[in-house]
Amino acid sequence: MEFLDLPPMLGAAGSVRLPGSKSISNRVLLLAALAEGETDIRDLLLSDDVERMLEALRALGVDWRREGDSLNYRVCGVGGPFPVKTGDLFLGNAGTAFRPLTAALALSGGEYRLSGVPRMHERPIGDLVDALRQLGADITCTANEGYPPLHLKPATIRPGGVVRVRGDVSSQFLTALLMALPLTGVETTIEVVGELISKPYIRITLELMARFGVQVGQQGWERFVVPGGARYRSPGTVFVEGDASSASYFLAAGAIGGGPVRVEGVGRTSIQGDVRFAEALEQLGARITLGDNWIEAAAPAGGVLKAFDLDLNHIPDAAMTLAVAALFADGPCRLRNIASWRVKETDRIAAMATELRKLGAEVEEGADYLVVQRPPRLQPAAIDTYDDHRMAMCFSLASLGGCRVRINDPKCVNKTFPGYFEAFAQVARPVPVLAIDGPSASGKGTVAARVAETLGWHYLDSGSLYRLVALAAMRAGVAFDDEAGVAALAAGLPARFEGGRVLLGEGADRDVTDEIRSEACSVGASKVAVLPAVRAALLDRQRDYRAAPGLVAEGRDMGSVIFPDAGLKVFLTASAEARAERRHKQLIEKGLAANMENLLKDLQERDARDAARPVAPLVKLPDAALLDTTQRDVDEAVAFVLDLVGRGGKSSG
Ligand SMILES: Nc1ncnc2c1ncn2[C@@H]1O[C@H](COP(=O)(O)OP(=O)(O)O)[C@@H](O)[C@H]1O
Ligand SMILES: Nc1ccn([C@@H]2O[C@H](COP(=O)(O)OP(=O)(O)O)[C@@H](O)[C@H]2O)c(=O)n1
Repeated sequence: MEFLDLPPMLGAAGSVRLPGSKSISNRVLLLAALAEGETDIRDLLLSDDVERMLEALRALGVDWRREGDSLNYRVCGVGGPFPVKTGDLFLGNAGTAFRPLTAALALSGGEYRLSGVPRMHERPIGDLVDALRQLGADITCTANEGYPPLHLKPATIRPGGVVRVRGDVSSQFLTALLMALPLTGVETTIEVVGELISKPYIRITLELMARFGVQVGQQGWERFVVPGGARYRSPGTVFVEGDASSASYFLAAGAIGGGPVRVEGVGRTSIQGDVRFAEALEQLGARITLGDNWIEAAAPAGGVLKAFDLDLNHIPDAAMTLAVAALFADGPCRLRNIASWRVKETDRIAAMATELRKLGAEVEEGADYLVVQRPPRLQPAAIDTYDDHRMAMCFSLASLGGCRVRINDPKCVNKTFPGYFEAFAQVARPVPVLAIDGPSASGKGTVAARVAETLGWHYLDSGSLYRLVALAAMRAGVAFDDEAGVAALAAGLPARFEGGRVLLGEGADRDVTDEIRSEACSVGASKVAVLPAVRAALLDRQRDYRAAPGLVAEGRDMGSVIFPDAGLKVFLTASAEARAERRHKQLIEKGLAANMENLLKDLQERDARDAARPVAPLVKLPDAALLDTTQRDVDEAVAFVLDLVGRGGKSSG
């Protein structure tokens, strides 16, 4: 399975241009297709769901073209029902294509088959089918009654009078009926049965129908009158707003990660209900500023979001973002009236509860609510995304909690926001890592410790982990070449680093600081470090040292394997003779016996082993600054590295 590892983030600030709204894009495409005249659509969303709609329209005889590589499309309307009278349409997992097309095709007098991905076949459509059957449509659910796939056959449509449709499972059923009924030319009243959910989406539908010339009469949220003789007419040019649901991730990032983060493409004048996500964030204490076409969010004055108890029925999609934002609130948070989550791309209530728990949260899950209580500290987790773009996008925010987050199947964001993770990287600032790699006795430990102290950053001496493993192997009588045996020791190594001391044992009761520096441990470390299973066992443990405000990590593969995304990389080296001399001096000072000739030979052997091993060999990376200290003292080396950090990793030479 593909995955994306997000490092712990320090904070978020900046600005993002939003992709077009999915809800508006697919509605406008259908309306433009059914309308008289040509429609120029600007800033259309390019994503899987929109692709499904475009393909379907082409198959149904609608001529459209994209202007070059732009987001501008021209659609030649057919001025009534679809001209192509047979078709087999695959609509993926695009609810915004499946539901409205079902209604429009049922009233088009042809024979059509509509299907989607397996999850689409688990998402209910019975309420819409029932409503269309009242109008005389001939629709068969070919697998399970009430669910796609569907088989539509020509039938005598009897419009007029009253059609009843349930509004409490998905508002898309009402949207689909509203958009299709003008095809009949007869005044028809729709009566909504049950409490209509997600009302703002109906507002988008009515607003866009009006732009295409059809004014629907409205009595509360219970009755809608589609006028007789109404026809869709192209308004000429339509601009698609930025996606307000997609805006929620960035606004939340600003509220959690300091901010300000600005989204461009939606604002005060937006017709999308999800802009009200900004109001919800405001209730959590976030500082929100609105322009006509932008919204900006920053953290509360006190830094921490307030716990909340909110009815989120009006913003079901953006509300998912609040479930993750709850990890940053100062108490238990309740998300109410979100039953529609259960019939979306996945059962979002169950999925959300499962994944939030992986991060350590306590979650109570109800039929139509969630209660989320954050843990004292988030724990790193691999998040499953259930082929649900919003799961992937909202869990990226957990990385602002200072822990690593792995997003499985990150490409699922293509449904609505193919460039999501690039946009997130534009505003989220990773905890900085300075990776110092180089051969033995080049001065990595000395330089790294001093730089870490000067910057106030954490320090990882990765070599000591391999030394500890070697020590543990010797103690347990496990041979250095017994890969599985040594890896098992490495995985369960009970070690702690405290104030320059290295402590071993369950109760961290044995101080092994000096013991692991012995030549036996040095040789052993170099041998066990060759074993891939040992390196794998130590991978996550090393990554967990990355914490605010920053980390200085030294070893052999800090820049290549452990922190390949480190913004600061140094390759520290010196001639073998200079290094052997330093090691000699170091040992003599410690009162240990040392022989220059043996040291040089041993060091050259270790250099060769480190450089030649197939897994994580020691190499100078192209993006690492070279620091040769053969002719430089410690102060000069430290100054070189600090200067590099000051320049954000760009070496001057
Ligand atoms: N640039 C330098 N010039 C001279 N001696 C150095 C320099 N850098 C480090 N040393 C000394 O060399 C010895 C080995 O350095 P150390 O930091 O332990 O290397 P490493 O971590 O790369 O094995 C230490 O005694 C250290 O004081
Ligand atoms: N990131 C790292 C760090 C150390 N090592 C190995 O672990 C051994 C001990 O590392 P160290 O940094 O304490 O060694 P010295 O450079 O101090 O001799 C080295 O000889 C390397 O073979 C590694 O493979 N990868």
